[in-house]
Amino acid sequence: MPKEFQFQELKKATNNFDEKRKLGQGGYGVVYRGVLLEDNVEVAVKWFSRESLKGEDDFLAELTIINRLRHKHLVRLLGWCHKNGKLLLVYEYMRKGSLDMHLFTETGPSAARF
Ligand SMILES: Nc1ncnc2c1ncn2[C@@H]1O[C@H](COP(=O)(O)OP(=O)(O)OP(=O)(O)O)[C@@H](O)[C@H]1O
Repeated sequence: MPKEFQFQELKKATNNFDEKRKLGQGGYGVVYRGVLLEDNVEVAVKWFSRESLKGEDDFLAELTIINRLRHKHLVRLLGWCHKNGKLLLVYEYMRKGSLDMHLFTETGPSAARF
């Protein structure tokens, strides 16, 4: 079950949201690679930006939907942090990159099959 994380925990895990830990940027904010100090698990921390107007609604929708999805091929939600206007989701880290990376880049292993 996804759990609530303390902001401090995520800050430590990502080395204070270090630029060098940036995995990418989506429509809603920046994603950082982190390691949870508690159990050494690699995670991807998505920090929803304040600028995205409907940020909060989208955050709650993503949380609700992904929380219902469980499949070995889907990224697992480990938890969330929703404090002092900050919105973050914590996912298991996908070492091989995102599905769209595999589908739409030359380097993706599936490129040759299309
Ligand atoms: N769990 C993860 N493990 C490893 N990398 C990730 C993970 N989640 C996201 N990323 C990286 O961060 C990038 C941005 O992800 P994010 O989910 O924010 O946006 P998106 O899916 O590309 O677009 P959108 O904002 O429309 O959902 C991804 O393209 C990927 O490179």
